[in-house]
Amino acid sequence: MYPWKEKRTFTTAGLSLRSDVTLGKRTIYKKRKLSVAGEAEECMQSLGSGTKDSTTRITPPHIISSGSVSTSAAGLPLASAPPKNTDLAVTSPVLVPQKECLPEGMMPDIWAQSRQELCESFKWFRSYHGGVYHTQGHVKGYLLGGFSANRDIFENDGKLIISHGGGKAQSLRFTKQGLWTEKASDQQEGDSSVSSLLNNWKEERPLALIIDNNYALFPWLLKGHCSDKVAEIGYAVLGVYIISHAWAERQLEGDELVVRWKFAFRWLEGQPEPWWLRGAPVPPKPPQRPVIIKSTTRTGKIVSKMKTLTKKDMECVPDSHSQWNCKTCGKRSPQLYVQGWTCLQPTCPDFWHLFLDSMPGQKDYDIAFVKSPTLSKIELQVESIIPSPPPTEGEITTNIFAKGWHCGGTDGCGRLSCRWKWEHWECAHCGRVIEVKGVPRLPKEVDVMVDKDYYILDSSELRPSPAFRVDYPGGTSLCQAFTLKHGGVIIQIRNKSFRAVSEPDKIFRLYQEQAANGILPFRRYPLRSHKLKGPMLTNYFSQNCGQPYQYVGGTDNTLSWEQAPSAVKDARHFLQQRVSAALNIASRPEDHKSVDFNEVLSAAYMQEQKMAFHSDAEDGLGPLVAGLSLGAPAEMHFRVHGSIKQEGEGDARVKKSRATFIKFVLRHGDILLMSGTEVQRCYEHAVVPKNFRIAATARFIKPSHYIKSKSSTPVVSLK
Ligand SMILES: O=C(O)CCC(=O)C(=O)O
Repeated sequence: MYPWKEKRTFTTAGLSLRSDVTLGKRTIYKKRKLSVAGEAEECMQSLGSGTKDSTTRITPPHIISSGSVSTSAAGLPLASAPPKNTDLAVTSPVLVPQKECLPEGMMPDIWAQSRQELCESFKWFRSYHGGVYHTQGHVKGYLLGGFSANRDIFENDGKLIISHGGGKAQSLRFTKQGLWTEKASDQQEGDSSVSSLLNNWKEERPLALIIDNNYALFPWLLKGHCSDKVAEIGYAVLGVYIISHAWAERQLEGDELVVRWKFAFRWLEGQPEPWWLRGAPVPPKPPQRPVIIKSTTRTGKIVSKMKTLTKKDMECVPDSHSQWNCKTCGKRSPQLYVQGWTCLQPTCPDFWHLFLDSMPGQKDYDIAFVKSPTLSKIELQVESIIPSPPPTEGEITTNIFAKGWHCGGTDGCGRLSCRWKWEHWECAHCGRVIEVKGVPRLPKEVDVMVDKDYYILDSSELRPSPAFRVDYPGGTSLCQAFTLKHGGVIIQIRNKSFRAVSEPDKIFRLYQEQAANGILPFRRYPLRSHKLKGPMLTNYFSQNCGQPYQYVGGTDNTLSWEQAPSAVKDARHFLQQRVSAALNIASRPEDHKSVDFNEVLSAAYMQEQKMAFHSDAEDGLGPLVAGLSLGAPAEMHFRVHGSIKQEGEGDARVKKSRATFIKFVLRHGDILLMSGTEVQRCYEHAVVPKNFRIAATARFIKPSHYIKSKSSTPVVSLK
């Protein structure tokens, strides 16, 4: 539903990387271009053929149950040499197995396309980078991603999931050279993710499990049909689970053995039936208990090293699955594998000793363990994981209005969407709209005490010129200039209005009214340089008027001056007047053109939103960039641009020299004027408002410079 198109050509979406082979070193693979549009088309076709008759039962074409992860099961070519050791946790990227799209009627209750949608809208998972979301020592959400390790399983129709949790797993790195696999390393019990998972296990705290579209063990492709449209599902919430077992294993990583923690997640009964079983054609087949009493080592040697358990070793625990005490360390471990029992405490000398020569395979889980019932008897207070409806009234600029929402209820499609339009909540899949009602906020309601007008880093040697006063019919400005070391001047024009309702008050109100009724289309546009799955929207709303400006919104979203809302025109007029007076333009006719601003970028920040470091390094940009601040105070940080060589570069001082060297405090009605193209070439600025704020930044851009084909160049980067 987003009107803009993702222009990134390389994404992990649709490329699943599975690991059957370890080469014992970093392995490089070529980048592939993937056509998302092409995939959608494929999905449409297969949905068309597979769902004509809704009574037809479709068998999931590729169910990786109980570890059928061999290459032949996947039916796919490996990208490199065959496995040397079957225990190795995956390093060789292969294309995702040909699974089928979700059958008609099967859709997750909660799903998202992008990582940002998931993290902004689903409070059980707020981790942008890791797979384990934990706060205060407990895990709230766990993401099952593309890398499955050996003995990771999706069993009992997904009601038992075993996964290697807690970071330090094998991972992929995208670099300029291509795709790299990074080796796994030892996980310690004290690692924050592992210890939080262990806390959940010990305290029987439930958590939400989420899969992404690279999770190889899920039987279906995460692509469905909903509201007459193909749903590209990047993430789907499975439901609430509880960790029934946690244990450490040894895993071969190249030539080394590393400790990896495994967690068994069991479905918590009392929830509605899992969405992937509703109307599901044929559930994944349960595994047959393998009859293995001997196994083969890598070198072909037959081993039959089974620990003989005495009655004394054994002790039954109420989870219906047997656990035994280790004679050496005295601690309990369950019997998980048919090969026999081994101590699963990584600090014990007997840890994993039974399996050192012969690792249990994917199918070697003890059937009694796998089939032990889901946890219905444990009484747990589980708050619903279905997000509440979004807020619609009150102080509509607080941070809860700036995040995301769930298109839930009987009319909903289940999608999590960011708040990407100012005027209302809108589902990015089905287009459903939820109105937001509120009255415009007054500047005094969002004001915050700030003690200074600017803060200068002592070492910057920057000294402001003496302040001078400029009078207007409705007030006065106090102006102060700061000459920068690498060129350019910044002038702070502080507003001292004396009217009860000043010009900035009126403009602030008009902006809010026109944004609320959609005349002013404030949007969060997608950044093009980021590493997350799906679009990543800016952390502020913006809209460009006048001359096209190659900012995040791209030039295509610019409104002409004929279409421009009056709030923006008024802001431009105010800026022109005040800047002309501050620069005493009347006495310098040659400078008239620079204050003849022909472009205004308006930005609106809800509570806690901000703009990252960037420069307005636009071709054809005139020497003046003037910004009017409305609403809450903001700090505007300046630092030297990375391309400018600094004294002491190459030593530890470099970091220091890239730090903010001056920070201006911008209050309601203030203007910050950047004069000279060097300010954009040699410096970067960032804005951190203290509360709800609107800014109108005006420039002059040479009309001849605009060439439509250049419209996609981004100038902003995420920090
Ligand atoms: O919010 C502001 O005052 C500054 C906006 C800005 O940095 C820009 O438009 O480049």
